[in-house]
Amino acid sequence: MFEKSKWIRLPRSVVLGHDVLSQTREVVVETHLTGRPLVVTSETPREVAADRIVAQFEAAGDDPELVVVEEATFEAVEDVLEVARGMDVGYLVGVGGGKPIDIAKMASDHLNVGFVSVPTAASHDGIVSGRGSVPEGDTRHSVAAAPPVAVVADTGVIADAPWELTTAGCADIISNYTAVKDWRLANRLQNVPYSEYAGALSQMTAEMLVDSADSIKPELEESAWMVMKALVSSGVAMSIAGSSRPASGSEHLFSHQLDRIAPGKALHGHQVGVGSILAEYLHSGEQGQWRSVRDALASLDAPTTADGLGVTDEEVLEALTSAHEIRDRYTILGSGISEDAAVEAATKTGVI
Ligand SMILES: NC(=O)C1=CN([C@@H]2O[C@H](COP(=O)(O)OP(=O)(O)OC[C@H]3O[C@@H](n4cnc5c(N)ncnc54)[C@H](OP(=O)(O)O)[C@@H]3O)[C@@H](O)[C@H]2O)C=CC1
Ligand SMILES: O=C(CO)COP(=O)(O)O
Ligand SMILES: [Zn+2]
Repeated sequence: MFEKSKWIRLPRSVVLGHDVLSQTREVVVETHLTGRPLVVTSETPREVAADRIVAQFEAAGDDPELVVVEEATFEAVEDVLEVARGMDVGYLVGVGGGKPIDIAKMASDHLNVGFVSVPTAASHDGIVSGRGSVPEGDTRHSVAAAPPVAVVADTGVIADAPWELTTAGCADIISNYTAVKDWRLANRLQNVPYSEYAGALSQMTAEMLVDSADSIKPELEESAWMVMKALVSSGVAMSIAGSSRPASGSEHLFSHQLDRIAPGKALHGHQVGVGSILAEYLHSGEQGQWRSVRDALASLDAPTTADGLGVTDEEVLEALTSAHEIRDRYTILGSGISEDAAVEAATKTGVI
């Protein structure tokens, strides 16, 4: 008897383009979100977008609240929940990079209210995904959460953000190549369920971005448009899979471990990009695809070395040899690679 079932949760509206920030309230009304909005943001995104959104809600008499968060931690989610419960919240609006968006996503899931995602940078592919990513002690959780009901991505705001944030988003997309390879490997060796659709979408998104690399340039709104579309597409792949597997493999484990070993040194996207060069080398050896990954990253101004990340060679090696410990996710790292193998991968690829 056929007993399979699947529930794919996707955003209802994705509004992308020039000055769409000014339509935020209109999008909220169109998606039938009601009640008092709680805007969750961080310092810089508050200045570039969240204050303007709050002003829209105030002008409409919606009586909004705003909360500023710093880190993507469970404590920060608790802080947001406390504010939300104190105001009888109607829905949440996450405004900023990956951290405030993840916090708003997880808090809205707890409260069982809707959430709108307003990215201020094209720096990560969690913008539409139904996952939150949270470090805790020695581990890193990929938390199931409802995806945003709507996304409002203003290409003007995003193009004005520092270029390195866009190059980080590009690298987060390029990392899909090795994430999909790891997922297929886990399927073959560990019988981990694999979705052909999600895998193909994730890989195609990376291919399309790399094919367009020549036209992705700083301060160009057209470039913000292209990268945002890729980030949305990658998030949809995660929603189809019901996990972050299509966009997070060994290169992400490496990055998560680097977050613990050398916190605050580099952006998430840049770390996973360098992790991808290493993961590609581990998958297919010296003659494999690692040069293509490195060259694609370099062509988009993303770092390809430990130096470029601002971390030491020792920190790279420690992250690479311990990355398998961070979570129970089978990848090319298996049950861990030796120090010698890590040194070889990192030196042959020029990462150290
Ligand atoms: N849930 C998911 O599926 C995914 C989650 N993630 C998570 O997202 C996070 C990484 O995302 P990332 O965006 O790099 O992290 P942050 O939210 O920390 O943003 C990076 C930096 O960009 C700044 N910033 C954001 N927008 C602007 C702007 N318009 N102008 C100037 N500066 C700006 C932020 O400022 P400030 O310091 O003021 O916030 C911050 O310093 C990680 O926690 C990662 O795990 C990543 C991919 C997928
Ligand atoms: O960053 C992600 C995808 O780009 C997902 O993060 P996790 O590795 O925590 O699932
Ligand atoms: Zn990522």
